[in-house]
Amino acid sequence: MSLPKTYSDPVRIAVIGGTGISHLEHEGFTAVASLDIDTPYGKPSSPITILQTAAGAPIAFLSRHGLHHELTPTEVPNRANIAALRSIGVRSVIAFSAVGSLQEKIKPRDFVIPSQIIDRTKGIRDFTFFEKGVVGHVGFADPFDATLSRVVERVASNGVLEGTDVKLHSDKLLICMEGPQFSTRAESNLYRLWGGDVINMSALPESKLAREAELAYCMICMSTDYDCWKVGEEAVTVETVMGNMHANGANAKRLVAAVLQELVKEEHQDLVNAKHVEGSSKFACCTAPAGRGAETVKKLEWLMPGYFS
Ligand SMILES: CSC[C@H]1O[C@H](OP(=O)(O)O)[C@H](O)[C@@H]1O
Ligand SMILES: Nc1ncnc2[nH]cnc12
Repeated sequence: MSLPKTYSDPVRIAVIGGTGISHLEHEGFTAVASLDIDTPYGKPSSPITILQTAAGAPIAFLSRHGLHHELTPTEVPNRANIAALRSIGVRSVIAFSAVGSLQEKIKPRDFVIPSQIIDRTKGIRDFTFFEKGVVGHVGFADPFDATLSRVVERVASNGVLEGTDVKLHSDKLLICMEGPQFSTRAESNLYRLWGGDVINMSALPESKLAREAELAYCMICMSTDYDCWKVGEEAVTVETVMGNMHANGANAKRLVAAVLQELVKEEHQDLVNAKHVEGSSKFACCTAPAGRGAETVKKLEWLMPGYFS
């Protein structure tokens, strides 16, 4: 069945699905539109599906690696993804990611909420909206939205994982590497010495761009393997990642769905509208209006109308 290509109401909450979650089918959600959006930064990874909760609140869903996982982490059009989501009204993002565990106690299939990140990408991805004549520096001391993360933690501890042997670990350190090859054993051990808890290839520049676009952003990670540091364990393979992802996919979708059902409640309206970060990018710009590059101003006007013109 083909869905309508337009949706007129603003949609405030989005899920960015990663490895193993390229659709968000759940009893409580009905797909009501599929949006094919063009941005000044190109097309996003996939059409944006608008789903409705039983209570009628809309949610946007975007598949990070494309509908068939055809985009490598390096190729993901992060600027287009974030710009497209913001253009339909999104102000808060729940990103999902499959991660390797760097700590014994974080077992494959456990969930992890990171609060910090170390950037091990190689500077070959488009990582900012501020460029070519418009200089801006946003704060990134805390790369994930703490309030949004607390809501996820509360939902997870309120019974949604009950009856499973799956745990949720909070306040963890995520290493984001370039890929697509997995790490060497020396790198994996180095990250452990740095205090790294989990590793992926996708959180950056996604979270940086979300910050620049004034979106509240948090990540739900699912551990799928022990990377390659663990003596006596086979080093990570795609087969291991996918195997654990599929085996635990129902729990992952149940957790994401429960978080969404919570966030659409009236009491979280200021949070999902990201009122607490509104205006932060407007005042991050150092370039005087007279000196701003016209091309960049045009793109930024599309992204955040009224801020830089
Ligand atoms: C298939 S293993 C490596 C792949 O898995 C993670 O994807 P995502 O974060 O989109 O769930 C990791 O970041 C890599 O892209
Ligand atoms: N070991 C690993 N390294 C990087 N990204 C991953 N995603 C899932 N497992 C991973």
